[in-house]
Amino acid sequence: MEISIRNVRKTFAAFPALAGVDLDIASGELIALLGPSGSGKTTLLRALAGLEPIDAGQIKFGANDATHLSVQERRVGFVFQHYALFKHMTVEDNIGFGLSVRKGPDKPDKAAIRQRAQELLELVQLSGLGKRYPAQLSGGQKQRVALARALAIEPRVLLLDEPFGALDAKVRKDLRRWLRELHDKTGVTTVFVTHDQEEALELADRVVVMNRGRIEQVGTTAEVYEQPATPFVFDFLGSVNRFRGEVQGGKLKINGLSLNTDSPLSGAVEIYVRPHDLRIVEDSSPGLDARVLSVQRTGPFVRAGAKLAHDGTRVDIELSHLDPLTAALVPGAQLRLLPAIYGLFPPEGGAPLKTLPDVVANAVPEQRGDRARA
Ligand SMILES: Nc1ncnc2c1ncn2[C@@H]1O[C@H](COP(=O)(O)OP(=O)(O)OP(=O)(O)O)[C@@H](O)[C@H]1O
Repeated sequence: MEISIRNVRKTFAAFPALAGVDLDIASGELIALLGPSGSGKTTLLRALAGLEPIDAGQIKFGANDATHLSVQERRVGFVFQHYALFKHMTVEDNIGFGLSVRKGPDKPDKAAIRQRAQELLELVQLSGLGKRYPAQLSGGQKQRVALARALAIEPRVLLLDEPFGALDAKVRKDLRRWLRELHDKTGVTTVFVTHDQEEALELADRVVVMNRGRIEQVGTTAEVYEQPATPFVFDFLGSVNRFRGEVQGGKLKINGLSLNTDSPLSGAVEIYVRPHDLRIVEDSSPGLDARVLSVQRTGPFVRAGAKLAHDGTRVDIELSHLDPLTAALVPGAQLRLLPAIYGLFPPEGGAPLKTLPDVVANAVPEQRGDRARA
């Protein structure tokens, strides 16, 4: 079932939780709503479910206007972080609940409900646990039962609000993979809320990055990570170094370093570079001089804090622990750094970009000959 969201607004006591949201979700897509706390993710999910009436705008399920339909009429399945199962019911009865309360000719008989619950237990890989009570399950198993319960009504849309948020990191990771496989089997259009960028990037077909009730960018994992549309998206999807430079006649100048660029910007710019995209180059190559301040080994990475010689800006560098260049990361060492992949944005407070920023892959420093011509 495809979903179309048009100019949806919701204000709580003068606070705009949704400040005009437009989004199209294709049938069978797995979409992640990603953003910091308070950015409006849950409000948007609740609006889709029919749990939160909206002030303005339209929500369509397929060709039908669903804006004013009730939760039941929308036929959505949802799972929340603390979506408690019914404690006094067995797992099997919990899963069958949505079908057992149906009224009229749509209500399946008891045997059919039991049969459906068994199928779903198999799907969520909990066969054999149907007679248990929720208290006899682990956190991860409870959330899988909650998913089976949401799927029992054959929802047109599945809405998940941080369903694994309360679980520990390892279980979370396993369930994430499992959810992706489950989605591929069922093909139900799914909207998933998370504030965990890794979770969103690993799980979703497309990621919707939200900030202050608005959508900053919608794109595939590769698009939002490699072509972040705004400084906010760049910053939110991983760590970032920021420093100043200037664009003049197709050249990006950072102190003495000159890089070729086709950025539409001119004048002062902010350069955004991820720590692993700051390459350590030989002393004879063009680059920015820096001094290492501190070095830290974190799992498979070596991270160093350094200071740019020309203006004292602090930057972080990240290398794989297998990289022979880690030998150069010693406190006090002098390094030459080249921003290999970077984004250019107007300086803070400047006019926002109208087009996608120029995220440069494999920046080429201006060679001597170029400089002579310039
Ligand atoms: N019922 C409500 N009454 C008043 N304000 C609300 C209500 N629900 C949400 N808000 C406010 O609307 C804003 C958006 O909230 P929402 O829960 O959608 O954010 P979120 O992105 O899901 O955050 P989190 O990751 O913390 O759950 C917040 O500032 C929140 O305080």
